[in-house]
Amino acid sequence: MSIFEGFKSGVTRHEPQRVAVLGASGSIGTQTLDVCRRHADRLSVVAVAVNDSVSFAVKAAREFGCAYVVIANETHRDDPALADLPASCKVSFGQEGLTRIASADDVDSVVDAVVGFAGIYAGYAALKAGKALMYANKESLVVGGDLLMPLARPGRLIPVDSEHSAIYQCLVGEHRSDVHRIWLTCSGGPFFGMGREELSHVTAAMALKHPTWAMGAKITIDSATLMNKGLEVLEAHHLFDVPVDMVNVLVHPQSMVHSMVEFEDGVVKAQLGPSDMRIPIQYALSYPERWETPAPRVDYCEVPDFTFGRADEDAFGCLRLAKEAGRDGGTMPCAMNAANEVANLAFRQGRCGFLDVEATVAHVMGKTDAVPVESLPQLEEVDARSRELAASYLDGTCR
Ligand SMILES: NC(=O)C1=CN([C@@H]2O[C@H](COP(=O)(O)OP(=O)(O)OC[C@H]3O[C@@H](n4cnc5c(N)ncnc54)[C@H](OP(=O)(O)O)[C@@H]3O)[C@@H](O)[C@H]2O)C=CC1
Ligand SMILES: CC(=O)[C@@H](O)[C@H](O)COP(=O)(O)O
Ligand SMILES: [Mn+2]
Repeated sequence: MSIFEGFKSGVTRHEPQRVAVLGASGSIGTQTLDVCRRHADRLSVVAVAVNDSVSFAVKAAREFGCAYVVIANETHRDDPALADLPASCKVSFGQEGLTRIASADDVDSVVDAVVGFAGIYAGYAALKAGKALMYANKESLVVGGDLLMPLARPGRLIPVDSEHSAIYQCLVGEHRSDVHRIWLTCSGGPFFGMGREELSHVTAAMALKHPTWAMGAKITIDSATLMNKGLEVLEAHHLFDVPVDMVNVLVHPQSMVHSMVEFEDGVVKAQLGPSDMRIPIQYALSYPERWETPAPRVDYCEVPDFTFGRADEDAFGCLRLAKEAGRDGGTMPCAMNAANEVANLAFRQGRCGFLDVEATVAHVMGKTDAVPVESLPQLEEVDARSRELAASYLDGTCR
């Protein structure tokens, strides 16, 4: 299904929408809960899922009166905090639990804000069940876009990632055949302008200081390596049915122009706003309506100059590698993503250097023969094998 078909058909929503928030304890998850609090008349949180943050899930379930809680990490089955859940709230565990709430009859909308490959279970289940899916988990689209997009129904898959929300909004009412190219904006991250020598000395503490966005640790490191932008190029490729090379990365350090679409007639539409993820989260939940903003309004007379520039793919090779993986297609983006997840964590834990992230991704891609994506179990296998390759590469190089 092309996302463009959704614009024609419109959507009807159950009122209040019964929302499942997966990854509820994270950066996107907590901001989603904030949006739900502000619009309690329209949004009812019926389920929350976390990995390890059991106490958080229990507190949220009590606050919102949830019918379901999922703890993805099964080692928490006997956690005493679960005893504080009301008897009416059902608890389940693991991937099975995620899949179950993403497809439950009494859930209308699923916010997939799980980080990493693990987000694919809920995304896949929600699409198969025909739920409205507010998709933050970019990794699963990168890895499994070939599997997921054919399951998406008109107007039922709304991106949450700020750039993709912007592109989506620019495309409402337009036709795929009129799109000339997409300008995907990129802050440049904390190391914008640095060369390889300087990059070889940067630390995780430095990388975790994003200049414009407050986000979870994994995506913040991805922003520093520009892997985030690489993942986003592939995310746009799948969501908007455009070739990888129609997505142009545009460095814009102010992060106020969230992305732009250029049409065949030379017209460019852009979406602007403050760097506050509650805006795209709320748009995904309110679409096709618009509700009162959750963020302070901007006085554009006071905004300093906007600047635009080109990304340096020689210094920040993760962007180049991700695009290569996207051009290769098939299972290559899955291998690339798995290697990045392993190396990103190793860098955060001080087990490797900044440039080793790129080297690990290159190594794993070099050892991968891409084949067409066929199934979730196949992707799980490629993911597991690539993680092993990445871990042993890091063991051998970063002692
Ligand atoms: N943060 C942002 O501003 C943006 C994020 N995104 C994307 O949204 C997704 C979430 O990012 P972000 O909120 O920053 O991440 P966080 O690390 O802040 O939160 C991740 C959430 O996922 C849960 N989680 C972790 N592992 C698993 C698992 N195996 N199964 C189920 N749940 C799990 C965590 O639970 P626990 O607390 O228990 O570990 C937590 O609730 C990512 O894909 C990211 O790329 C996209 C655009 C912007
Ligand atoms: C908020 C959001 O959507 C992030 O993906 C953001 O884009 C990260 O900033 P970078 O542009 O630095 O990757
Ligand atoms: Mn983004």
